[in-house]
Amino acid sequence: MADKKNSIGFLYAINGLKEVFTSEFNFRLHVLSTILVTLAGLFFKISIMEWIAVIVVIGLVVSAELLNTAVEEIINYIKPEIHPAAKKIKDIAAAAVLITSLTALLVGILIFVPKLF
Ligand SMILES: Nc1ncnc2c1ncn2[C@@H]1O[C@H](COP(=O)(O)OP(=O)(O)OP(=O)(O)O)[C@@H](O)[C@H]1O
Repeated sequence: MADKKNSIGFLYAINGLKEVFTSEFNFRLHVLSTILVTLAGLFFKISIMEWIAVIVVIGLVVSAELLNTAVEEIINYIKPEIHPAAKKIKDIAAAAVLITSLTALLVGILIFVPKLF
């Protein structure tokens, strides 16, 4: 019974991923970056600790983008008209994506730039 509930929850989550993948350009960009970074990791044979850092930051960026999209959907649903509170909430959610993306960029620079020289 619990297994059936878990597998239904998993299907809903996959549905959410498909939904965001088809509707959000930024999310497709994150997926593309994930593929490129994975290929670079394989090419440069990065260490296990470097793989852990790469996987953690990718997970953070993708999760932040998913939550940002969920926040946008909530605001569009409950407050579709222009409102300062709607702006503030969406800007803060977007800032979370910016911070995680910058963190991922820094980790990427620290891991890959020394391998280029
Ligand atoms: N209802 C609103 N009231 C006031 N400002 C809004 C409202 N909706 C959006 N904004 C402003 O426009 C910006 C962009 O909002 P939008 O919902 O288009 O998100 P987005 O970042 O373009 O989303 P996407 O990830 O789909 O590209 C928000 O960060 C906010 O500053």
